[in-house]
Amino acid sequence: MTTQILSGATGVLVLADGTVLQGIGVGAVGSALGEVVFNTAMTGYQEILTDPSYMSQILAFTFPHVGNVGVNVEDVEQIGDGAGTAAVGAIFRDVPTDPANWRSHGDLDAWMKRRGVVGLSGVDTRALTKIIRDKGAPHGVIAHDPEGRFDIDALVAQARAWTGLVGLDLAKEASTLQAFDWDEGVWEWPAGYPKVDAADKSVVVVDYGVKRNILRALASTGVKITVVPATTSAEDILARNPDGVVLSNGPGDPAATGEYAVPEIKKLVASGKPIMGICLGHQMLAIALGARTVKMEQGHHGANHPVKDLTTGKVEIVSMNHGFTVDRDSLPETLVETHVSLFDGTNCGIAVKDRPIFSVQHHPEASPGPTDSLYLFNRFADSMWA
Ligand SMILES: NC(=O)CC[C@H](N)C(=O)O
Repeated sequence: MTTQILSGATGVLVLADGTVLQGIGVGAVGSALGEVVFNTAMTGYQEILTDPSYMSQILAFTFPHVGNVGVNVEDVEQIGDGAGTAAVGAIFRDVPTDPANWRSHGDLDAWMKRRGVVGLSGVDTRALTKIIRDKGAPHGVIAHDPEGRFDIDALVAQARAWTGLVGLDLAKEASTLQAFDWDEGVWEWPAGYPKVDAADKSVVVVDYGVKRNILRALASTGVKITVVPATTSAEDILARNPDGVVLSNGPGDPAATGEYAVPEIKKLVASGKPIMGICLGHQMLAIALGARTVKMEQGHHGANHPVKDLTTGKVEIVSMNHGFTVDRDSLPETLVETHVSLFDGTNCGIAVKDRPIFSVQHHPEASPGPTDSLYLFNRFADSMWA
């Protein structure tokens, strides 16, 4: 042990290359290991921190003021509880101040403590973003100790020893263990989340770490929703006789979900049912249809990404959160590319030719972010009535 007392610092971020950023600890006391990514959204920190797709990741917010609208019980995206199945750490430019907002039920610091999310504030997040931009998303450990005692060498060794997200299957850990029904629609002024009366079409959502707003956006199209665990077989899904199937977002490497996801998705494709995939669901559907996924250097994490719908020529501003991408060059003849990122040209959507099966890399449910892509839920719902 070579514990060091850092003068004035109660929090650190230590990267695998030995870089140490010092600041003020926030939230849970302790340490957390993960891939360090930056998110460029200017609003929605609570939704971002509770997105299950951020499991095993430490989030650096490029927007400096985080925490000033507090936290509430509604803006939670994960179905389960706690940081175990969402972002494990958070980094802020400014120390969070007292919240002021009519929806606030408490402050970010105490909420992060309760959830077990380790935070670091008062660091130069621009400098960190430049490191990530130039060298790719590093492995790191975030640590918070009110006494400022840190064993930096041990933290560096821990970050170096981690094998990272490539090859890591996290979707079944983020998933619900039991099937459940869902009938809550998207938030409406002033009543909040409405109960939705479902029409006679039903959808099974396979939960690989689903965000609540995907379920809400889907419910608002008027369909009846049942959510099932990630490990549910295609036979069990089809036995529910759904009119369509949604493959959700989720954490980890899409190529590592092995036996329980991709082979079952192949059977769902063969069933002829309409299918919509979102983010991890998009990537796994692409693999099931014969394409390949690759790890990105920095990934896309934000609420301001331009994406072009190649089927209509329209550009939409979207919410993004992914570190893997479908390799366009691997798309088989049976697929068409439907969406593309205008930031770096990476694939953002596919459809099976002449079949009601499509998927997108971005997050049409927003939460946080613009709602330009909500039309995709209607595109899916319409395919069930066709
Ligand atoms: N939001 C998601 O579903 C993320 C998918 C996958 N885990 C990735 O990082 O690319």
